[in-house]
Amino acid sequence: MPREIITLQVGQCGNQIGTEFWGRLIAEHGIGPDGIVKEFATEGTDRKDVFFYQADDQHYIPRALLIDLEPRVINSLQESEFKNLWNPENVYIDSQGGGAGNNWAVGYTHATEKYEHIMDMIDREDNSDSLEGFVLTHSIAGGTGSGFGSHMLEQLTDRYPKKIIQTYSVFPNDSERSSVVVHPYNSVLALKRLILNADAVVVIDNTSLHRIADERLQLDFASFKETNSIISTVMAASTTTLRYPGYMNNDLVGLIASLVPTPRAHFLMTSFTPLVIKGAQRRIQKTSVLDVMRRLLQPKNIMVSCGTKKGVYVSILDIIRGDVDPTDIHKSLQRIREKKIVNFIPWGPASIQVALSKQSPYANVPYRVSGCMMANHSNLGNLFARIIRTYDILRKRNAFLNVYKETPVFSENLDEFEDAKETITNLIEEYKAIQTSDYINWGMKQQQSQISQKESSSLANENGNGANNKPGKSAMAL
Ligand SMILES: Nc1nc2c(ncn2[C@@H]2O[C@H](COP(=O)(O)OP(=O)(O)OP(=O)(O)O)[C@@H](O)[C@H]2O)c(=O)[nH]1
Repeated sequence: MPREIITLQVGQCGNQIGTEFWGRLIAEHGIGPDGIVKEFATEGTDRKDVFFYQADDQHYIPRALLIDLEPRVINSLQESEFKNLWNPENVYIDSQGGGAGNNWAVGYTHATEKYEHIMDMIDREDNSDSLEGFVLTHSIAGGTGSGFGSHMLEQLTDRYPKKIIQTYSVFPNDSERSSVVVHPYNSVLALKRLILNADAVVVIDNTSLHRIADERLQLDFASFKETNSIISTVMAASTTTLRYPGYMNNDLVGLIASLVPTPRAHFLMTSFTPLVIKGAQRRIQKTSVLDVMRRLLQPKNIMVSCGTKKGVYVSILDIIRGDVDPTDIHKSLQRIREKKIVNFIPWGPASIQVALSKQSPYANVPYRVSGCMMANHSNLGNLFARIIRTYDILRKRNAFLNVYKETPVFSENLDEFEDAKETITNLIEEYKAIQTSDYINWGMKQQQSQISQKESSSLANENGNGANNKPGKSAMAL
C-alpha cells in the first residue's frame, strides 16, 4: 500500500525549490508537464502515488500546497509550462500580497489569522487512507517560509500528531548579511520549531551550495536556478527509496528511523555525486561504486558548511542508484572500514547503511552509478552555534526590533527570542554530548530534569497560552 506524502511549499524559496523538485519527479516518472503519463511510461513499477494522485481523467496531480504571502513566484509558476500540473484549489496567495517583509513575526502573525483556511486545504488534500506525513520546503531566513512555515509546523503537530513531518530547510548564506539583515532573528525563531515540531530536517545550507557551485561546478556566480537544481537533485535522490521501493527504507518512517536514533538530534546533512546540472561544466569521472561511496564522504561534497573531519557520524544512509552488483557494495564498505574514513558514535552500534535502487528508465543520466548520502553528524551543532553567534551580535544591540514588537508574539516582551535561543542552545549541548561515550546517561539526566521542570512550569502556567507554551514534538517523544 502506498504511504502518501503531502508537500507544503511555503514562501519564495519553498516554492522555487518545490517547483524544481516536481520537475525532477515528473521526468523520473515519465509524466508530462500537464500531468499525463507518457505512452512509454505506462508500464512502470514505480510508485507515482506517493507524491501524486490521479484525477478522474487519469492525469497525475502533485499532492502539494503552494503557499505565499506575495504573488510573484506562484503567479510565474502558473504561467510556466507546469501551469496545468497543480490543483488550482491548492494555491494560497495572501489577498494583500505584500509578503512578510523578511520578518518571521509578520509571517507567523499572518499564519495565525489564516490557519483555519490553510488547515482546510490540507484536510481536503488528505484524501487517502494511508497518508504518511508531510514534507515542508521553505527557507528559515526570510518571513513567509520561516514565520508562516513555523506556525504551520506547530499546527501540523497539533492536528496530525501521528504523521511524520519532514522538512527541506534552506539555511542562509553566511555572506548575505546585507540582503536579509535580520536573518539571524528569523533563523533562531524558525529553528526552535524545527527542533520541537519536525521529525527530520534535511539541512540545505546556501553557504555550502554556493561553494559547491563555485569550486566543484565552476559556476562563478550561481543563481537560484542553479542552486535549486542541486537541491532538487538531492530531494529527488533522497526520496528514491519511497518511489522505487526495494526491500528497505520504502516508507518515510523507516527512512527516518534508520537515521534518527534519538528524537532531538534529527537534523540531516546530504551529499550527491556525480553532480550534473544545466549550464555547469560536466566532469563525469569514473563512477564505480567505491568512487561514488568515497566521494559522498568527502567534506567538499557535503551540503552543510560544518565540516566532518572532527566530530562523529550518528548514522549514514547511502542511496546508490544504477546497475550495481551488490558484491561491489560489500567490497566498498570493507575498503572504507579499512581506511578508517568514518568516525562513528562511541555509545552504540553504527555503520554505513546502503539502499540500492535502479535509475529511472525515463530520465537520461550521463553516468552509470550515482549516490546520495543522508547523514546525521555531531558537527551540525557547529552550524547552530554559528547562527546563535550572529544572533547574539544583533540582539545585544537590540537592533531592528521595531517591526517584531508590533506583532502579537512580541507585543508584551521579547521572551520568545530567549526561549528560542535556549531551545537551540540545549540542542548544541546535545550534539556535544553525542560525541561522548556517556551520551545515554547524559540523555537520561536531561530527561529527568525536563520532567521536573515541566511539572513545576505546568503548575505555574496553568492558564498560560501563546507561542512559548506549545508542547514540542520532541518533548512528547522523549
Ligand atoms: N537556495 C535558495 N535560496 C533561496 C531562494 N529564494 C530565496 N532564498 C533564500 O531564502 C532567504 C529568504 O527567504 P525567502 O524564501 O526569499 O523569503 P519568504 O519566505 O518568501 O519571505 P518574505 O519574502 O519575507 O515574504 C534568503 O536566505 C535567500 O537567499 C531559492 O530559490 N533558492
